Amino acid sequence: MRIGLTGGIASGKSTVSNWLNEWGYPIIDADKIAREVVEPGESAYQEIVRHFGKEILLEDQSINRKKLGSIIFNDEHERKALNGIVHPAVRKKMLAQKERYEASGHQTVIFDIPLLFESDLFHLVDKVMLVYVDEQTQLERLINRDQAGKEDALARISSQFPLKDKRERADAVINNSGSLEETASQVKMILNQWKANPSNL
Ligand SMILES: CC(C)(COP(=O)(O)OP(=O)(O)OC[C@H]1O[C@@H](n2cnc3c(N)ncnc32)[C@H](O)[C@@H]1O)[C@@H](O)C(=O)NCCC(=O)NCCS
Ligand SMILES: Nc1ncnc2c1ncn2[C@@H]1O[C@H](COP(=O)(O)OP(=O)(O)OP(=O)(O)O)[C@@H](O)[C@H]1O
Repeated sequence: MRIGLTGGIASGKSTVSNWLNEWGYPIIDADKIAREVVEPGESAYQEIVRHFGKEILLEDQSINRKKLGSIIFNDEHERKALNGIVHPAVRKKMLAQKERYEASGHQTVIFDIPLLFESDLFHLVDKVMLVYVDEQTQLERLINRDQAGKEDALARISSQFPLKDKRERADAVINNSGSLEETASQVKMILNQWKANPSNL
């Protein structure tokens, strides 16, 4: 079974994904892959420098993610340009990882993809698990985690589909507005319901 794990920025996807990893599920992590494909030497890196200019590089020639973020989270046109460069490379790597996991006999594979709906990637998975928080909690956790200003945090949140719209489209909604223990037990319950086994026997 292929499970899509999604949510909004700072809704708690990585928190859930870390548990799933501890419980033995193989994880395909779109954010991690998106970092790999923009390392110097990769073709997406070259395209980004061509489009955004050398101003978005750090001294060691790697991408200044803070600077690139401040551009793309405040400008839809530039965001689409970056997505157009990075997403095809991410999709390719995700599919290659999926092939490897399934070939080695894993019964369940988790696709941890923040933009599962925005990027029309839900057809890759059989079930969608959404990590949900209310808007106020999302904003507070984002500001606390990233030491971000309120304006900045709101710009990031509004660059994604609203979480309450994603709720309508998910097969299971995990409410992560409460304690971590409550969240973990909801996740376990859903995995049981779906008979999603981590083993690769
Ligand atoms: C803009 C970048 C450089 C900012 O890097 P930074 O280290 O600050 O953030 P990080 O990559 O850890 O992303 C944090 C969260 O931001 C959100 N986010 C990232 N990119 C986007 C995007 N293009 N649109 C909407 N939300 C996004 C996601 O919820 C993600 O989990 C980086 O996010 C990026 O390269 N984004 C484009 C690739 C992408 O879409 N990645 C998301 C999944 S494929
Ligand atoms: N139930 C909870 N109670 C308190 N804090 C939480 C809870 N769940 C997550 N957090 C905290 O909220 C922040 C956001 O969580 P996390 O990083 O898992 O979100 P995410 O959805 O992976 O974010 P991103 O899309 O930016 O990668 C983190 O600082 C995390 O420690």
